[in-house]
Amino acid sequence: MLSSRPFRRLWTSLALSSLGDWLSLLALVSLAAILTQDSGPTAQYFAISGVIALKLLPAVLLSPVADALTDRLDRRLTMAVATVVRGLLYLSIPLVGRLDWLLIANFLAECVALFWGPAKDSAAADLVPQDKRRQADRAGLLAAYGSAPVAALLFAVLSALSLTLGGLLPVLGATAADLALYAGGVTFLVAASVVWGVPVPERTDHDEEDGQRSLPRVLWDGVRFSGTTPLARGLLLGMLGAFAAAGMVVGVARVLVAGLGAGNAGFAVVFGALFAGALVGLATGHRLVRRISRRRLFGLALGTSGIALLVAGLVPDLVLTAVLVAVAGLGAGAAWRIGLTLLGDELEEDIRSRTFAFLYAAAGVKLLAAAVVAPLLAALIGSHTLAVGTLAYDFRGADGVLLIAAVVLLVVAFVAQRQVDDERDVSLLAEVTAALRGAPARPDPALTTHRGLFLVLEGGEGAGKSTQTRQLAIWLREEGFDVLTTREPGATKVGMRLRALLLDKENTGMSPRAEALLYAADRAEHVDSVIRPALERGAIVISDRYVDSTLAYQGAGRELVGDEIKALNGWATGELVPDLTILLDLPVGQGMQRHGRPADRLEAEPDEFHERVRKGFSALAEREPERYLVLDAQDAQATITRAIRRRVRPLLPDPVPGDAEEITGMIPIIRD
Ligand SMILES: Nc1ncnc2c1ncn2[C@@H]1O[C@H](COP(=O)(O)OP(=O)(O)OP(=O)(O)O)[C@@H](O)[C@H]1O
Ligand SMILES: Cc1cn([C@H]2C[C@H](O)[C@@H](COP(=O)(O)O)O2)c(=O)[nH]c1=O
Repeated sequence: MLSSRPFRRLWTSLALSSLGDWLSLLALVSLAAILTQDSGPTAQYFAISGVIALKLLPAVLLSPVADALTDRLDRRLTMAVATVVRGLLYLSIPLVGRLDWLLIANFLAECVALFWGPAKDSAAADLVPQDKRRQADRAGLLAAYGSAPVAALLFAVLSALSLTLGGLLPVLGATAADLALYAGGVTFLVAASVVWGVPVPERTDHDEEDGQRSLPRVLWDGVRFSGTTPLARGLLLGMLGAFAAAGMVVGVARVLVAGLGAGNAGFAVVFGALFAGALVGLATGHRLVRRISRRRLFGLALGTSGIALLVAGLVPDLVLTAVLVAVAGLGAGAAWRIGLTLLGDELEEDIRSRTFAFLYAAAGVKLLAAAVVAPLLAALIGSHTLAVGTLAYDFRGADGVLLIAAVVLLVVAFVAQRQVDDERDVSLLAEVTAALRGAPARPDPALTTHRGLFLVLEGGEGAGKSTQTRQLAIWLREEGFDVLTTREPGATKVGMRLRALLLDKENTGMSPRAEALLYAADRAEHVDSVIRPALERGAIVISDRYVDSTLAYQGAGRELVGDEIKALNGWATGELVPDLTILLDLPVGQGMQRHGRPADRLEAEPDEFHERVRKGFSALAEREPERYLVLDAQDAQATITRAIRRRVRPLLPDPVPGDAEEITGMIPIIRD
């Protein structure tokens, strides 16, 4: 995505604005705590809750109005002006140095941000082609949340510097948060200058699916449309529960570290540990423990986060707290990664984009809402000293909130796990124990024949087999599998010669039996030298055509006896049958139109021949429905891709075999 210069500029500006945003959030929370420190922890909790509430309020109350207004404004100007105004507001806070102005300026900055958001989304939609929108969204999320640990590090350094510089130049450091606020303000000004250089094209009308809907509408749609299956419900519950727990940690972290004798640097460490852990979890989550199925890993990751927070709430030590919070972040990030993957495969096309929009919007709202409630809860719990013999244990409100966040996570993990888990044949404990011992939890049925998975795409001319083979292979490789794509005829050296012979229009008058034998000869070589070795090493083999093509073309098309063709091919392949055959069904004629190239010997056959072939394929699928997936090849490519993924997903080894990624998936098809 970043190789496109306009998008890179927009993304850079987004990353800088997000950095400024996180930096100012940290600085404002810290400043609110500093300005109220003489009034005790309850006042501090209320001030922090107020800061975060005022960050959230404009989006909830005013986003429909702002969205409607932004539609009429120049997007580049709106983004630049909104960013400059936010920068100036943050710069003004340390200069004024009062809590009331801090709250007002913070509120105004969030109101202005409401104009920036839709202008940025709409500009991105016009800068990025439709098929790249998902990557663009991911790049946006990386900028928005990846900047959090960077901001934490910067905040720690600036807080320390603020104290030193404050002595030399009082305006820079009346409090330990001042320099961070100045830096946040300047970051926004730099972001504004970057966004000013984005060549935003003319506005085009996007439909609502493009993400141009207001926050309340996105949330309402999500409540109506998502959670339609137990899996989706469980995943959404778990993922949003993780964000709520993260919000609670953010909400009390400043006062929590103060109770452990630390200041801004300690706050930054805990905050940074949470987000850094979450980012590592997001990047690696689905591969963390290879021997446990992903559905189970989802609940386990959330449960691990809960336990880490539980211990963090009980241990009065800054370093341990930071480590435990990082573990909690790691678990939450891993659960998100697994959840996003499973949701993407589970949901139907029409509700997928709405559900993702809901998830991203609801996550942000939950984070902030939990961060608003958490300090109030901490104030309610108050501080207590528990005497055990001669020992005294100080239990503060912030500790109590960590314990509540832990309980929330553990309950959510339990409920989500029950919704998501489909492997009741092996208990969770048995699977975890087996994983710890490094053994598989259940016998691998494929070991009796071969270890791999054999998938075949079939259909008439131009039905989209090569296109879908490519898409399926890309997805499976991304998931970490060893994948081999191949085709018939012509995947071996011998096969290439046979293909030339079979498809050459000059070869007129070839007898149907000779044709069937040549296809079977190509297949025998193909299975022996390409398919079987790959399956035996555990690869997923995707073949564009196989035995069914001979049954349809030479059997139904050339009117040879089906049982004889079956017997011939059974002998040629050593009875190797695909695990799944995906049949792409397309009306005769449409496929040839799609190609737009001269027809070969088979393609040049009359329509009646191809009609028989089409019926032949359908009859095969009807006879063994459990081994076929029949799809309408007139549907959009992406719809077909998704339907294939949904059908293939349950057949995949879960977890991914340990050695899969070490083996290259790009095995050459033609061998000596
Ligand atoms: N669902 C679809 N809708 C419209 N066009 C498609 C679709 N799927 C593929 N195409 C286009 O149709 C053409 C043929 O696709 P492809 O080569 O994947 O078909 P095929 O089944 O492998 O063909 P053949 O077996 O004849 O080689 C390509 O230009 C491809 O972009
Ligand atoms: C495997 C197989 C193929 N055919 C026909 C079907 C096609 O017309 C060509 C293969 O070309 P393409 O690249 O897939 O378009 O061969 C057949 O008649 N019998 C078979 O067994």
